Parts: sequence; C-alpha cells; structure tokens
Amino acid sequence: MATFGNSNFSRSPLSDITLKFQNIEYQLPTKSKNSSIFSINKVEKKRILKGLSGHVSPGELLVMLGPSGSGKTTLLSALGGRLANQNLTGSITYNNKPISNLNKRKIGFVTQQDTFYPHLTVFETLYYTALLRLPNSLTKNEKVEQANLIINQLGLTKCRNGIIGGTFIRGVSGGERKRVSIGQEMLVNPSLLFLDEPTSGLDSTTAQRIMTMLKEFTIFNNRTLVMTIHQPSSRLFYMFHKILLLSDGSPVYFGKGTDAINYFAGVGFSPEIAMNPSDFLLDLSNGIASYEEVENGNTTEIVKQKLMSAYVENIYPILAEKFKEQDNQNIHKVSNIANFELTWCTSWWTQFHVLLKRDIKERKHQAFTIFTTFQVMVIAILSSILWWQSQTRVEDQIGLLFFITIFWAFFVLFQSIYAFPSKRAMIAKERMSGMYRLSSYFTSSMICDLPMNLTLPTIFLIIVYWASGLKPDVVTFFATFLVLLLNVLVADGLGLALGALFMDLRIATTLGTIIMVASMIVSGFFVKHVPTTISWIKYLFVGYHTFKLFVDIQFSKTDTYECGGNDSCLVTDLSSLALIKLDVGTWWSVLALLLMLVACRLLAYFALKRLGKVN
Ligand SMILES: Nc1ncnc2c1ncn2[C@@H]1O[C@H](COP(=O)(O)OP(=O)(O)OP(=O)(O)O)[C@@H](O)[C@H]1O
Repeated sequence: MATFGNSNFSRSPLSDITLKFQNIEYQLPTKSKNSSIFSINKVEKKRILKGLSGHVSPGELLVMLGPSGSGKTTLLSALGGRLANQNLTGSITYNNKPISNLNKRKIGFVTQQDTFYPHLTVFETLYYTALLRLPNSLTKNEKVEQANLIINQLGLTKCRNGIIGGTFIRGVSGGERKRVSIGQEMLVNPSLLFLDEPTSGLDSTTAQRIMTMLKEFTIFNNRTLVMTIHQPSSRLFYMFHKILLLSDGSPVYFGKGTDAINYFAGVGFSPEIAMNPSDFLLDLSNGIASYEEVENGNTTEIVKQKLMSAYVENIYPILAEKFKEQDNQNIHKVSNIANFELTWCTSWWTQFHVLLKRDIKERKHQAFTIFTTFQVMVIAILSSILWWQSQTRVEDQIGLLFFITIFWAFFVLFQSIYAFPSKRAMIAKERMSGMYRLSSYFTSSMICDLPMNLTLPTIFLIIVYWASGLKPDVVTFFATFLVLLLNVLVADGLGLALGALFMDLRIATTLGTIIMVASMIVSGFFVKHVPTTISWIKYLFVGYHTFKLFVDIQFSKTDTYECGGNDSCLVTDLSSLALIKLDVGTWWSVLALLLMLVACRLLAYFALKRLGKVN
C-alpha cells in the first residue's frame, strides 16, 4: 500500500483527527458608508461567515466550493486556528477537543500564495524544513531521507536541484512550486491538512495530478484533508468525498460530492444541459438557476434565499443531530482557539544552527552584490580624491568625519530597512507552523548581517583614512574604526526596528529619512546657535554621538590650526563643532551608542513577535 512520507518518522499518539465545526460566524468591523471626514466614523460589522457547520473524518477529503468572495479562505483559516478569534463565534473541535499544543502540531496549512526563499533549490527548501520541523528524536540522515522521499512521491525528482525562484528570478514551474509547498506540510505527515486553492493557476493535468496525490495521501495515510477550490474540472469534482457549498458566506450544501446534483434536483434545481457539476453548483451559489426560474421572475437573491431555506430544512437538521452526540460540556467556543503555547520539535541550538546555514546560503546571493560593493568603492575613491592628504585643512577633516558618519548611517539604514518587510510572509508562514523560536531566527539573522556590516565599512575606512591623512597612528585608526562599526550597527538596528515595526516600506523609509536628516542637523555641524530649550535633542541621535567620538579621537581641546595669516585658532572654536565639547563625555557617547544598539534590536525583536501570531 502506498503511503506518503515515512509515517514512522512523525506520527504521535494523536495520529487521526476528526474535525467538527458548528454555526461558525465571523464578523469584521467596517467603516460605515455614510461616515464622512467631518463625522466620527461609525463602525459597522460585516458578516463574512454565516452559520457554517460540517464535519470531516480521517481518510476523507472535504472541499469548500463557492464563488470568489464567498468566504472559503476565511472559513479555512478559522478551521486551521489562524483567524482573530474575537470576531469568531461557534464551535470548532478536533477529536471533540479545542485546538491545543498537541493537535496544533499535527495540523498542516498550505496557503494560497506560495512563499519561499527564492534562491534555495527544491531539495534545500524541503531539507531545511525537514531539519526544523521533524523532531529531534530523528537523526539528520533520517530527516534527509524523509525529504528525499517526499521529493520522489511528489514527482519533483527532475527539478530537485532547480532553484525555487520568485518575482525577479526564474525558477521551477508554478505546478512544481505548488507541489513543494504541499511537500513542506506533508513532510511532517500532518493528521489534518488544510489547503487553500492548491490547484489555482494550474493546467487541468497538473491540477489532476496534485489532487490524485492528495487523495492518495488522505486515503492511504488515513489523514483528514480540508481544501478550498475555485472552479474544479468535472474530473476533479468526482474525487471529493464531501462538499461544503457557500454562497455569500452562508451554507447552501454540505454532504457527499456524488449526492449534490440529486439533492439540488430534489429541491427544484437541475442543470438544463449536461455540464460540469461544479459549474452548476457555482452558478447556483451565485443565484443563477434555470431559465424557468428567470421566467418566473426569480432574481438571484430569491434563488439564494430558496437554496438557504432548503439547507436549513433538509441539511442542517441532520448535522444538528450529529452534533447532539457531542456532549454539551465538550463544545468549546472558538474563543479558546488561540490560547495555546507551542512546544518545539527541535532545540534552540538546532534551530539556530540550521537557520544560520540556510541564511548564509540564501544571502550569499544578496549580501555582497557587485552593485553594493561598487557603490561603496566609488564613494571611497571619490572621498579619497576630494580629501586627499588634508592634514593641514582641519575644517575639511571635520567635514570628512561628518560625511563618514552620515554616509554610513544612511547607507546601512536603507539596506536593513528592507530586511524584515521583504521576509514578512516567510516569517509569518514559518512561525505559524511552529517551525522555530523567534529568538533563534533573530539571532541567526543578526549574525548573518555581520559580514556585510563589518567588511564594507572596514575596506572603506582603510582606503579613506590613510588617503585623507587623518591622524596617522594605528591606535587612533582602530578607535575610529570601532566607532564606525558602532555607528553602522546602530543604523542597522534602527533600520531593522523600523522595518519590523511598520512592515510597510513606504512608512519605514519615510521615517528613516526623517530620523537620519534629524540626526544630521542636530549634530551641530550645520548650526551653531541652537536654542537651549532644544539643545538636548542631539543626545537622542546616533549622528551626534558618532560625530562627537570621531572628533574626540582625532582632536583634543588644546589643538590649534592656522586660521588666516600666521594666526592659530583653537579647533574647538570652529563653528561646525559648536555643539561638541571636546574631551568631555566621551564615554557617555560610547554608552549611548551601545544602548541604542541593544534597544533598536530589542525593538525589532518585539515588533517581529506579532508576526505569525493569531489573536
Ligand atoms: N481582513 C478583511 N478585511 C475586509 N474584508 C475581508 C477580510 N477578510 C475577508 N474579507 C471579505 O470577506 C469575504 C470573503 O473573503 P474570502 O477571502 O474568504 O473569500 P474566498 O471565497 O476565499 O474568495 P477567493 O476565492 O477569491 O479567494 C470577501 O468579501 C472579502 O472581501
């Protein structure tokens, strides 16, 4: 008998799940149409799901059908425990119990959008998933074996070493991507698998192949499958065990796929010509019935009402009877659904180690792009020419120190601001499936950032420092280098925090620009007379502290420079240093930068925590 994956690898005592859901209602607050900018917005509730019920047992495949916008994805998310529960009512049980640590681990969810790391190959994608999602009790070889098994069973052998690809990178085909997506869930051999439109956008042969594979997985492994499908072909239709037909969020049919046509004939709706049964059902759920109905003046709304009444009369009583068997005490309101803590399959160290390896593999394509390196090299060479051997031109040197401060803060901030928003869907998907702790992901991500954050500034400073004739001794160079690294790490943390907080590049880059420009102008380089009431503001910005430290390292308050004729003036009298007290509070600035470095990362970490959370 064919089985999917090696079921010995991942089965727990709770190997089969019967899913029951009763009277599921979901409402979303919407702004009232009548509200204007002058009136207080009136919040109205839109009913998205209206009294949906059903059940599906191991070895069965339940398919939700309905027109676009009828609520299929919303219901699937609710059943998978992925919907904000304050707006959700009704009862959802897994083996007559609410969702918990134990059964959450046995649930797989394949979303409509395939989300991957585009540079990883098909094998690497499944390999890292296996390492992270299969329990520590398995050896690495057993996990690799499981990944290879899934590749064979899903017919992915030919594209095993092809990269997945993405919007800008050509990769494997849409059907292959979809199979990888499904494979990622099948790897853990879930007892209950949810799939949102697994066949959308695929040709009918590929769709048929995927459905056959899913049906075999259901039957041979005794798994429970729930999926949404937009418009199945007639070949697919006859593969479904159970159907839930939705119309505007309301149920119009729940029962065996093969009984559907007879049921609708029984309540007065039959297709006029031989047609794909799913086309007929979709027409009905859109309120489009026979020519006769139209002749009788029955509008789509009347047809829908008739169908809903027929459901309440004929199907709901059977379902209600079935649910009666369930002890009232055992009916758990969905408000309990998200109150669970996940237990982890793998240790923190395993997660960190695997994520680090995956990050390095994925990022080697982006970290040192020719473009980034070229950008830094051009600026380094240009700066070296402009500030060439400027030791006698103190004002120029101060200008250079200010330029280095601002250039690196801007450069790094705008690189790192993209990091989390661009991975948002990926983090949410992986966190939602309980793949790893956020702390292990975050730590590996921070470590992966280091080569980029250390190497380019180092090369830049080596070139510019010696070409421009800054203080030519090694200790001063290293001190300048350490301050530059602090500056870079703070700017990196700030970019990560802004990205993670807003997850919207437009907002994050706008705020990043405001902060950087503020950092530039409050450091005192451009303005000498700052009102005392606001002069403290400079302490809040990375630009001031970095600039102050750079100047402190290069000059002391007794240093002078030639300021016209043979006169010499004190460096501290320069207007560009008006806000900086040389040799005072140097260590406070170091401390401030260290605090900013930690605070920004903590902020980014806590902002990321909300991703992949259901509440
Ligand atoms: N977060 C939301 N905010 C506003 N409206 C929402 C939200 N989620 C769902 N809806 C609305 O709920 C209805 C059902 O959406 P849902 O995505 O579940 O439909 P669907 O049947 O899966 O559609 P499709 O087949 O096009 O994916 C739609 O009218 C949709 O606009």
